[in-house]
Amino acid sequence: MARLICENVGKTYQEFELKNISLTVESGYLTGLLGLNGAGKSTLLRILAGVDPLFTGTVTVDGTDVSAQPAEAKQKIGFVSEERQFFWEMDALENGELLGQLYPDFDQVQFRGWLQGMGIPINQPLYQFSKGMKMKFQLGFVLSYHPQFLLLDEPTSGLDPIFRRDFLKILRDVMDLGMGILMTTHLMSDLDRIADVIVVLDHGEQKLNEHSDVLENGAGAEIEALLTGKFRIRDLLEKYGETV
Ligand SMILES: Nc1ncnc2c1ncn2[C@@H]1O[C@H](COP(=O)(O)OP(=O)(O)OP(=O)(O)O)[C@@H](O)[C@H]1O
Repeated sequence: MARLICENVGKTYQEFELKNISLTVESGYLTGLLGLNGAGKSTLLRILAGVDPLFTGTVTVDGTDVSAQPAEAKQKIGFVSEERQFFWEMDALENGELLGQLYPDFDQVQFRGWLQGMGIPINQPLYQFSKGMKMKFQLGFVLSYHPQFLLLDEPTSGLDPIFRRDFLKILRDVMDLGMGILMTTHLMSDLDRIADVIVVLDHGEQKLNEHSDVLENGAGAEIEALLTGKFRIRDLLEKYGETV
């Protein structure tokens, strides 16, 4: 079984510090990364994806060190984020043809299949896409080079409710194929249905890293030391302000 392992990862900005984050994402499972705005979720994801090389600690993807072998590690990771850059003046297929060359395993036929399956126009410039369309396009792009792990930054934001449901179904299907997923979201209801493990970040600190069934069934004493109050997912929902 492949693992993405993050050990004691830290990073300091002038006004913010990400402190000693340790977590493991296993193939076939989904880890949900939850936290308020500014908690450090995107900062952590960029580090794990190999996009930000300036950090302390270690990140390995199926045994490949992200710092020592960044190019190799990137082949194993599908990073989906609003921050990613594409050729916005070009259409989806042109982007696939150009950027797909960076990934030896990129399959143009599958890419076209994902786009068509998700209802993404293949001949329209990307700058004309809505937020949700851009997210679908990105998901189709990364799935087409068969990464071992998906790192998804707020993937459901901007998606309509029907596609959000379809999107979560796609994630379940790719997990069945053995991909491991780390996903940030503000919508705890997404995690409630699909996450195996929940990690909570608060002001750059890791407050919780637990299997979601433990959260559902009530937490042990060591978790109580981490977060005050109750730990059921519904309670976390309230703590983090989402209306269910
Ligand atoms: N390039 C940067 N330079 C300085 N500070 C930064 C930089 N990028 C992020 N930060 C700061 O790091 C902190 C964490 O930001 P980050 O984007 O990781 O949070 P987040 O949990 O993803 O938030 P959101 O849910 O709003 O996306 C914030 O205080 C932010 O201002």
